[in-house]
Amino acid sequence: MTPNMAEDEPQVVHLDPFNLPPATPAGNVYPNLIDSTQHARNNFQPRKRVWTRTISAQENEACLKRTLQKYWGYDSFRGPQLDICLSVMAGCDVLVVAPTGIGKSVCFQVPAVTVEYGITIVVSPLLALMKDQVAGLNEKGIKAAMLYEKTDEATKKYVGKQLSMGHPELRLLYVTPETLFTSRCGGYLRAAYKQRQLARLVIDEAHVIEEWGLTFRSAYRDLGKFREEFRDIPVTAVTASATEDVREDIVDILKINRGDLAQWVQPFNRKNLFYEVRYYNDEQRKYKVDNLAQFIKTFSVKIADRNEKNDIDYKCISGLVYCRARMACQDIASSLRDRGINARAYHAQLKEAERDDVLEQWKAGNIDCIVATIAFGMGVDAPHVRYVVHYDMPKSFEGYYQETGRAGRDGHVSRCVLYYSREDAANLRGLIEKEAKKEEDKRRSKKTADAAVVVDEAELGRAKIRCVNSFKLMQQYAEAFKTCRHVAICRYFGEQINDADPEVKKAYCDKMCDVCCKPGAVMRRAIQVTDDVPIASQVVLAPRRVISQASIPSTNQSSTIHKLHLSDAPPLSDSSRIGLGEGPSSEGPDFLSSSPPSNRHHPLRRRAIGLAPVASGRSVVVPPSTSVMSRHDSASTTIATDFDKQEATGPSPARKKRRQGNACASASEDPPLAPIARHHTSIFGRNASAGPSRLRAADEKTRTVSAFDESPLNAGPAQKESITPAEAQRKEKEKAKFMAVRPISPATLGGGPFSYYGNGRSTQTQLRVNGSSASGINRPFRSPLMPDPVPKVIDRISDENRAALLVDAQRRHGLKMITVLEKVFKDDEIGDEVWRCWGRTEAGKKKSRRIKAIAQSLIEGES
Ligand SMILES: Nc1ncnc2c1ncn2[C@@H]1O[C@H](COP(=O)(O)OP(=O)(O)OP(=O)(O)O)[C@@H](O)[C@H]1O
Repeated sequence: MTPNMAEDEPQVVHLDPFNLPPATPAGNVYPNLIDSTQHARNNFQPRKRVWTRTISAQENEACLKRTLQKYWGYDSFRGPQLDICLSVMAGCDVLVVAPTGIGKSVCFQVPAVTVEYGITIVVSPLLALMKDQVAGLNEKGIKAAMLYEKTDEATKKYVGKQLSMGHPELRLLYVTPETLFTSRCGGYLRAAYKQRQLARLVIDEAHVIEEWGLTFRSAYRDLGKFREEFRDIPVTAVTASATEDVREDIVDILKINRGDLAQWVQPFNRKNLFYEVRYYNDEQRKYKVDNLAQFIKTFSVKIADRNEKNDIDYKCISGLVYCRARMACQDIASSLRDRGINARAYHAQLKEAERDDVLEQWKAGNIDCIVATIAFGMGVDAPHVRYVVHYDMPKSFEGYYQETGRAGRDGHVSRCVLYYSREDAANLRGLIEKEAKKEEDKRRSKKTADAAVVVDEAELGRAKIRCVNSFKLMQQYAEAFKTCRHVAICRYFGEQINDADPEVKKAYCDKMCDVCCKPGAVMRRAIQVTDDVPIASQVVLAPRRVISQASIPSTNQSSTIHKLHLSDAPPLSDSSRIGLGEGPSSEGPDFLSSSPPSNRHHPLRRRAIGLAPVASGRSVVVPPSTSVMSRHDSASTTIATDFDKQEATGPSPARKKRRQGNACASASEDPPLAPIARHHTSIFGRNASAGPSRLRAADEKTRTVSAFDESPLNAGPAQKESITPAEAQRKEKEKAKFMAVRPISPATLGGGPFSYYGNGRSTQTQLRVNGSSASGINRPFRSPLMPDPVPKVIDRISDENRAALLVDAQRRHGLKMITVLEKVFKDDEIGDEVWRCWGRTEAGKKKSRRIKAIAQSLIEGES
């Protein structure tokens, strides 16, 4: 039986009750619908005693648009949302990878409301996110509920009743993966499935399947079981941060047939975010809170000013500060409160009521700043977050991208600051290794205790390598002071970018990161990191997953699709593009790729090959992308760093041996949590206060930016062979044209989403610190951590104390301010420390002159 026959000439076919297609496209035959309810029967028309699902009049494009307008209040879909919704309505399995804040939720919520039957189950990783979305839907008048470990009995009963009533009024049910596999929830789902009232399974933030599934959320790895039991229920996976490898894993773990998969991958760039790294060393750690408070205060003033000029009316300038530890959240929130910033902590150990209160207050604009762990992150959608600060280094690149993605969701310029020190990175690395080891031991002991538990060693190894790699690349991102931050982020996720071409570069970053804005200053600050703490070693590539026959559901149809996949389905990599698309929507960046299902019997594919109208006119904008970590064939490749390139010209025998040792880490071996390579210490030598010649030397040698392949096209060997540089450059230009920042016209100043501030000046000019380039004694003093030469910044002693000290000293001793300062800096131990932390090296007369300059600027600042 082929879907062709079913559509053209319906016949009675006897199928095994479970031998259903993996989706529920119209035209397919559903022999067991005889048991279904009246509602479902209405929706499935009998043809010669076989039930065939027909797309009802309520399930078309116009209807999707009407739903969007009625419940969401938006006039049109953004970017490819409509195409995705259509794939969903057609019953495809769908994978959407699109940047933070673009509107991925609409891609599964609108079809869930529009489709005439059944309930959509949404698996979501975070409580805050679930509550946020359910509340948002209920506010719109859409019936949605959530089930998690602590759901009260009444709600559980209500959900149970809904799922077994035959025609649930609930349109969406949010569950945690752990709850999904409880026997109670399983019972509900089975009841709904029997009546054909399970419309779809959605995995929100699907990248955590890979990231958390192997550590503390093992339920994520079991999601494939859902597919095994409810075989014909289509699946949607959405995420903002998945490299090509992770996408492959998502598809495998969810047991999605590649032949039925409609995949959408969008460029990762968030042009309205200004990325910045602030470097510090162990000695400067104690000034971090002051620095953070200072940043929040000065930045808030700037933003308030900007809001006023652009008629933006938000109650407060809100932001997020991310810390790793719960205690740190409490401490920093209270330190910020001491410094006059209305901050509250948010982490998993708070009582639920307290967390809800914090979230509510923050959304209402009564709290300026939330200091949170990653318990508050993914998916949280507040339009007016103006800054996101990573007080501690994030564990993974994905985490960094997700968390910074909370900023600027209304499209206005926002700032993302990462505090980075090598000490912190080394600690974190130790932590990651320890966690991985603990998890491994746990799994192994479970295996010994229960012989039935199958531990997939290769999978475990792959995930561990990827986890460590993600951290290493995060560190290299922070250390790289020559690569544009936007470019580096997009490269991590697999985009190929020729940043040597100014047009391409501008399309990604129009002076919207510290490297592009102030390369010199970034380099000067970067050298303050502690030299003798080694940085992460090379990235060891994780071996690719072997797609096993066993991982595919064993129905006849599935195996056909599997074969199709092996022979002619496009791989998940972006290497099979279909030609240039029609162009971006006015609201957001365009899709990197969209691939309709390769199964030629699939409705979308059928449309694509001319059997029916083509579902998606949009497609490729850029040349094939290759993930940094996926650009490999063999299991044991390592990415050559610049350091390696340097070595390749003549490495010492010892180095050669070491490199061979590294390169030999293979798939079958225990994944190497490689010891930190000593030979990768900073090239800046031991003395952090380098002179100009050393800076030049540093520049020439290029410090460890290397893991991001800095070759012109960032292309792997395969691409380099198949694409000529000229062709690649042309494609890059085309992409740049697509992604180009539109010129700011007075009419759009401060306008809606994804527009930029203007006021006749470039964004860069607006963000530029009001510094002076005057030299000599009047040159404003620059603290090493703070770019702003604001008089207040130069003093680590709090404002009140400083004022009190000066007034007191002047009154009691009749001293001038300069004398007081000299006293503080000369005699006082703290003064010496402050002097050093400011990065000052002057002594003697020079120091006196500098102190005079500071005093002068203080007096001017106060007057
Ligand atoms: N078609 C549209 N027109 C205007 N605004 C939209 C549209 N679709 C979605 N939005 C808005 O965009 C914002 C972000 O949406 P959403 O939370 O779904 O983003 P997301 O892509 O899931 O982000 P994340 O990956 O960070 O969770 C929401 O406030 C949403 O209402």
